[in-house]
Amino acid sequence: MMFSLDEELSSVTFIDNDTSNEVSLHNINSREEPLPAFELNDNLMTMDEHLQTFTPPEEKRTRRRSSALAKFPVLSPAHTRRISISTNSPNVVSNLTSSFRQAANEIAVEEEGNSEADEPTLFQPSDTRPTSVRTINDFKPIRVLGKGAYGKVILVKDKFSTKLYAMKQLKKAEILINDNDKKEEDQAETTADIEEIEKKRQVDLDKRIERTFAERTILSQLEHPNIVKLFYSFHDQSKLYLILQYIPGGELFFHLKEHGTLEEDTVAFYAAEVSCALKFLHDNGIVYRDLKPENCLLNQRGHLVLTDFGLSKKGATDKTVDNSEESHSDSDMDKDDIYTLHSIIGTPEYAAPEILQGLAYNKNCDWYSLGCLLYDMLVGKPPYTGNNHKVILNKIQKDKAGPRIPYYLSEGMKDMLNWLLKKDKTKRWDVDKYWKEEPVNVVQKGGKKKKVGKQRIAKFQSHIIFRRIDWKRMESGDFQRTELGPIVPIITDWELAENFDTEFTSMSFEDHYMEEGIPIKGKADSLVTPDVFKGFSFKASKSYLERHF
Ligand SMILES: Nc1ncnc2c1ncn2[C@@H]1O[C@H](COP(=O)(O)OP(=O)(O)OP(=O)(O)O)[C@@H](O)[C@H]1O
Repeated sequence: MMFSLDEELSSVTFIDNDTSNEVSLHNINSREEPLPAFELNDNLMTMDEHLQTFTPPEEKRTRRRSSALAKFPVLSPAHTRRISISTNSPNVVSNLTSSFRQAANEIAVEEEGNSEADEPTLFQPSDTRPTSVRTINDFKPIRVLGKGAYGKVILVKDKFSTKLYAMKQLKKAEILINDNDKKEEDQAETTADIEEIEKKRQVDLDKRIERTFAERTILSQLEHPNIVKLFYSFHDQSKLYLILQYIPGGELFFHLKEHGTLEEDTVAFYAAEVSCALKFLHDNGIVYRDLKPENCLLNQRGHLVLTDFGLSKKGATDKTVDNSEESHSDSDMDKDDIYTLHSIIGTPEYAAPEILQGLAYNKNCDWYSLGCLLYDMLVGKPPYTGNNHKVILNKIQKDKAGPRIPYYLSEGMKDMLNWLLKKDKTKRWDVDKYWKEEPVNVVQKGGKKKKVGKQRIAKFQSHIIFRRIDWKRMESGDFQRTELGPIVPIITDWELAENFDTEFTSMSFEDHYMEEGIPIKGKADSLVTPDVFKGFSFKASKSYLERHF
């Protein structure tokens, strides 16, 4: 079946299956040969299927949160290597791009020194702005904004400046103790089993601590209009705290619940903003790994801001990564690949198939997740749903032709989804490579076109769905500063957090907010060496703080 031409398709390119060459629709009218078959024909949804598969609008309003509970452990493949984030690296951001290079260099990171107060300091008089490491006593809690795997996110007011922040709390005990440890221990039969479990437990623990530092380290060294800002971090006896920029428009998830699905132009707008953030992260050697509507917040102007960097990872290609623990050098592996190690990675509905399979993956996995996010915004749920990663993986593997794409989407949108949602990462659109550069050399000597396989080589930014996006202004941050997004959140009072779920805003925080004096008891206590969270505290430079308030 051929697709019908419409005016929106005037500049879309598709792969010609016979020659594997790109066919531009600019020229399609003048072609004498038949039009190339559109790859999505096999997986287009019929009206009947659509009615059977999709829930009526009123049901769409109750979306299931793909929460931390849905995160999953993935067993390591036999040959794994471990790439750790060097938290002591003097300059983790070594390779910043475009206009944000300068800005990021200006974010002075103040690592805690010997002066760090491990014990909470006493409340200070309100006319003196603290210059040393902040403590929980500096902030007045207002209401709960959200809840994650290791603790709550609370809207707080700085008692010195009256500024509002989002305080992300992570319970040290939750990081240090894994509930599965006990179960595994009970099942152990021999001493060898116990030793093996002990070894694995130590590796898992290192991993969880490493992730905690990753979020603080990555956020403290990045500055991008579509990425949440970190102003301070500190810890006390029971918790770690990240003091983040408060993003008052709430989760995209919240707005999706209100709207059910979004208009294509709105979806394209968010796709462009997320892509800018992802490209920026990738250029800095960071894989985000947890793209989902809950982690996309809207600011007061309606621009999308990525939050939750707890699963982000510095990649192998970055020079500042400490690769000393690598034990294998499989030459046939893509050098961009990162190898998993008993990782809890992403949320299964949005995770790339290679991650679900526990295989090597690279930054390309984020573009698959972008495909899932777009699908979710357009359809009302991600392409594959299920209670655990095995169910989802089975569905992906069974679907030879790829996910079912609803017939009512524009051809351009179908094309975008098709290329991002390719289960084979080598066939998926390599958006980082084809961001805005000219296509790679497709003309060989003698004028013959070179076969480029089934890879998409058109420029991402030139795709038809982005025809209304001013990439230059968006990439410079000027657009986010001066223009409004398609959904401008209603905010009558920033302290009311009206755009957050009442499930959270009605939660009590009083019992837990100030429990810093309670030391970690029992098992976790024995795991805390004096150094385990040392180096966590941070304060952004004065100029950075001033720039963002
Ligand atoms: N800077 C912020 N401003 C406003 N709300 C925020 C901010 N950061 C997080 N939140 C809210 O808190 C929720 C949980 O935050 P976050 O995802 O960072 O926690 P988490 O523990 O990593 O969660 P998960 O375990 O689900 O990944 C978010 O979904 C969002 O609703």
